[in-house]
Amino acid sequence: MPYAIHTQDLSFAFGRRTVVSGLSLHVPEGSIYGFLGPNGAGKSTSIRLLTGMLLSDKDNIFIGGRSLRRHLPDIFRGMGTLIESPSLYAHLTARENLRLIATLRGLPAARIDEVLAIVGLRSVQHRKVAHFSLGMKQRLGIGIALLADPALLILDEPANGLDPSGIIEIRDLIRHLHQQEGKTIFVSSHLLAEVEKTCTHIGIIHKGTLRYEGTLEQLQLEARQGGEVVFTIPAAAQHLTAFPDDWGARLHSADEVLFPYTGADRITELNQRLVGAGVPVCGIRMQGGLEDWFMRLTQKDREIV
Ligand SMILES: Nc1ncnc2c1ncn2[C@@H]1O[C@H](COP(=O)(O)OP(=O)(O)OP(=O)(O)O)[C@@H](O)[C@H]1O
Repeated sequence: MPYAIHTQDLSFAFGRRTVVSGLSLHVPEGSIYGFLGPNGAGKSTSIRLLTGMLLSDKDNIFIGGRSLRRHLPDIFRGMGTLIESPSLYAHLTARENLRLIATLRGLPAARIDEVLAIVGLRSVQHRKVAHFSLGMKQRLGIGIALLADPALLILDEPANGLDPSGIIEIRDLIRHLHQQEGKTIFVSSHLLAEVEKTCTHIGIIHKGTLRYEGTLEQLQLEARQGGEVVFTIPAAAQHLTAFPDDWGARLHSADEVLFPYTGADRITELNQRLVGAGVPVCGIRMQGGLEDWFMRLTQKDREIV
């Protein structure tokens, strides 16, 4: 499979302190890859390595199959980045900011209109950036990253500090860039819920090492294992005998029975069996899913330190 980003055993230390260790990322072309980890996990440092702001001393970062080290600075042509807050000229309008960058980089002015439309800033293009909300500034920052029409976008916590509507706008923009503009997007976040809503693939970093990498579907499946299924049944105690003996079912509350999740088929089978036996099942839910799994994963060795 072609990778938009591939790293092999990437490590980085600030002085004696290793903050990224043995990181092997596989970001498929055409994916929205969520790079997830709690604060201080090493996301920004990794992104600074991927974008050449920090230099790895080994030849272990590949962008579109090409070595970053060996193709500097040419390799950045195919990559648009938004690292933390964008550097914008507050006294200029959105359009003027884009025009300035386009001129400096020798990019066609015709692209400015396209970019303004993509990031949804056409109606405010003549407004000074000083009067923009943080969400609008982030969208303009993404617009600047899009000027050269790169195949790959690398966004470092683009929704950080935004209000709920700003977060939704960035989420919608990321989906649009993926679906309509065909971009591969590598986006970091410390919020599982955010990553779950937009990403096709996930890499989880904690304490500088990659703890998980796979598709969102695989992750959800894995997280469900170890979760529990809760059946809501009024006066549940009197129906406990209807559950198979070896399924580990137990009373969770007066009207809830709980048993370990071992697959979706089992839930269907059990539900059919209970309803067939006249048990009044009025709800089925999962307990302990991705959220619990992520908390366990990222808190496990926090206690040791
Ligand atoms: N310039 C630096 N010098 C020394 N240590 C640094 C430097 N930059 C980051 N660190 C340390 O490296 C570790 C990883 O930081 P990094 O910013 O990469 O994490 P992060 O996952 O992006 O977290 P956050 O979301 O809080 O930015 C942290 O412990 C941080 O204190």
